[in-house]
Amino acid sequence: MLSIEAHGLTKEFKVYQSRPGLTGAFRDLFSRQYRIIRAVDSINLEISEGEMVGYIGENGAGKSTTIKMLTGILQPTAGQLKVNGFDPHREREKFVKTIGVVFGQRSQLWWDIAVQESFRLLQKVYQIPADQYKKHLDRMIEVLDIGSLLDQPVRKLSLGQRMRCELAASLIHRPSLLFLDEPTIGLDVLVKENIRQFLKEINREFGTTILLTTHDLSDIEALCSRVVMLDQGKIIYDGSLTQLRTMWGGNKKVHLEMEQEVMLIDLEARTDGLGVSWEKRGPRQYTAHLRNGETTVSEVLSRLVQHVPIQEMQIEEASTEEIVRKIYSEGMTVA
Ligand SMILES: Nc1ncnc2c1ncn2[C@@H]1O[C@H](COP(=O)(O)OP(=O)(O)OP(=O)(O)O)[C@@H](O)[C@H]1O
Repeated sequence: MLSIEAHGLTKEFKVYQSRPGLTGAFRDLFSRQYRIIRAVDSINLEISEGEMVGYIGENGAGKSTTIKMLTGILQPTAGQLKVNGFDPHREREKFVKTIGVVFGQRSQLWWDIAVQESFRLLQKVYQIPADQYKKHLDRMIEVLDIGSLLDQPVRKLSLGQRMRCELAASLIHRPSLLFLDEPTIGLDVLVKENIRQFLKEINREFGTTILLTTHDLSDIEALCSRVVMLDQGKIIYDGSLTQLRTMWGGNKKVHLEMEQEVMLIDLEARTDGLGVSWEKRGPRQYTAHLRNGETTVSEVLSRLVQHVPIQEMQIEEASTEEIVRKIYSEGMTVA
């Protein structure tokens, strides 16, 4: 079943412009000039239950506006939208019980009261039966390791501690779909890793669908096999991270250090027909330049290992960050 189904989803904003000077201000009183910004431009998006999808784009690409429509905060200007089988804006009351939302920059917990009191309030809001609430919350407390934080007011927590509590709060009612907006922003490496492990676990255990918006591509690499890329309100890529790397990653280099000197001609002969060219960098150091899409590292190595003793190996390839930056600066032409 589909968790998210959007067709031709569009959101336009009317932005009023002021005319300069006193006369301009006076004229604005009677007729205001405006322009239309199309923040989300007719996007089609289908996300199946249990998928973990990364939603990325530069500042102003339209990510937040999409998430606001998907969570029912904003009403679309045009298009069809069903999330968990509901129209998020029109059927908001029933719909919100089926989703969880974590915005890294904003808190859903009450600032001055103890974390566990916030949890209890949420239990009331979502009308969760006591036994179910306790069982599920105990599990969250254990996995997120927040037992010692429960009696502290939120304002006294560090960012990492607060984020772990935010995650528990967003999942208290066992939503089948979780929206995460920059969930690891400002966190140190260890806390980031804990949160990623936790997200993988709830996805595996409960089949929770996760839509993750982030500028931190290492979050996407760790969690999402699918990535949707947005540019000026339009989806410019929707596919696997692996495919993105293969198509736009450019050529790979494999640096090898052999146990003894090898003839360049010998390496060329052994990897003949594979789409690889060789360079000698030192007495025993060589670099294989693999042409994108024509061969793989394992193919090249399998031709060598039996015959040439390799001592050290290092693979050099473009990082996801570099690839995405390249796509945004050069456009979506296949390299
Ligand atoms: N309430 C609004 N009124 C007018 N314009 C808006 C409004 N909200 C967003 N926009 C405009 O819509 C476009 C998309 O904004 P949006 O916040 O969705 O982008 P984003 O991808 O989330 O960016 P960021 O990564 O900076 O959060 C921008 O040009 C923004 O200025």
